[in-house]
Amino acid sequence: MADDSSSRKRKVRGTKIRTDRAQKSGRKAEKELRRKAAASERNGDTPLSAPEEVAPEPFVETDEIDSIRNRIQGWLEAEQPVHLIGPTGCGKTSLALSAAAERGRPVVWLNGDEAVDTAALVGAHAGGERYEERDQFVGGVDKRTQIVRERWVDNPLSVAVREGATLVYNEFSRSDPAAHNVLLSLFEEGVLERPGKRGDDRTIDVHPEFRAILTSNDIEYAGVHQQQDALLDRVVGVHIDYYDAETEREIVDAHVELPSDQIDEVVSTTQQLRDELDIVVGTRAAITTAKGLSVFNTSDNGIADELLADVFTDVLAPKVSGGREGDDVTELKDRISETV
Ligand SMILES: Nc1ncnc2c1ncn2[C@@H]1O[C@H](COP(=O)(O)OP(=O)(O)OP(=O)(O)O)[C@@H](O)[C@H]1O
Repeated sequence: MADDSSSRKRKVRGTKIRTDRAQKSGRKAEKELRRKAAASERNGDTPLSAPEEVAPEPFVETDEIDSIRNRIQGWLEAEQPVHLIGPTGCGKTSLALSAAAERGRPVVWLNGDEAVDTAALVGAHAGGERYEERDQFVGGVDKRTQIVRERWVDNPLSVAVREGATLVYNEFSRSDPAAHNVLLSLFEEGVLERPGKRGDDRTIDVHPEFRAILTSNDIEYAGVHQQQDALLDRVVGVHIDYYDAETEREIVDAHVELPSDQIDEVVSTTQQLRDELDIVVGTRAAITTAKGLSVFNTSDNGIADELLADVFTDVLAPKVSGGREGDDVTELKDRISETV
């Protein structure tokens, strides 16, 4: 990963997650105002000033993040589907969405899941639309013809292929590999087969601007399927790992309002626990811990070790024995207390 923090440039897009209660209630008032604004518009009353749109999640750009994103964008430019692989919570999805957004093309989002099959990707017939034609041309003869027209519904992959969108297929390896047979001809021959459609409609020619970014955890994670070699042979793999301390610090700081010395402490503890524990301690855990401290830590003199250990334990407990109170969680807390 990038090593020279002095040359690091830092841009943040989006805004921090507001944490104090007063600001949270502000959000409720905004929702109420937005509802009233819509109601007044419907009744033709003088329009209330609807609150500004809620800004998107912040996206931190540092040299380290830019260099990975540039690799992704370069492969997309080379018309190669990109497979982003990395541990849970390392930033794959954020990177994929940022690289997709930079293209200036529509983005189609798809989540990998056991239930995803070819139809869920491509589309299916969604029942028939019944029409009745009546013919009373001959007096006294009332001829009725029932016509049932099959209604086809395009699903995300067909939409993305037709519109030249960037498909972001998140955690794609959670889907059954058999569902991905349609990706083989799509990525190789540039044709999307639509099983269930007939004649000319059976295939869609791929829009020249269509691109795909697949993300997944490493194969040993629970709930993921080993994908077929033929598919993996048609994509390029960009492996990413957790960011270095400086970038992770920028990310936590972009999400949560907390004194910078406390952010340093959260990130350095996260990186130590990541090395010491045999569970996943991702960037998301650092952000969640910082959010917890922004509420629980009322002291002006930094973070008490016990509070830091308690908050980290709450954040990481669900990863041990399903979070049920028991030996694993007690042992986890002991390990965390030794580290903080
Ligand atoms: N460059 C970034 N700027 C701001 N926040 C980021 C950035 N990268 C990651 N994050 C934040 O870190 C957390 C984890 O990121 P993300 O969800 O992208 O990871 P992931 O590897 O896709 O996780 P999972 O494997 O669970 O899908 C999220 O809260 C995300 O908002």
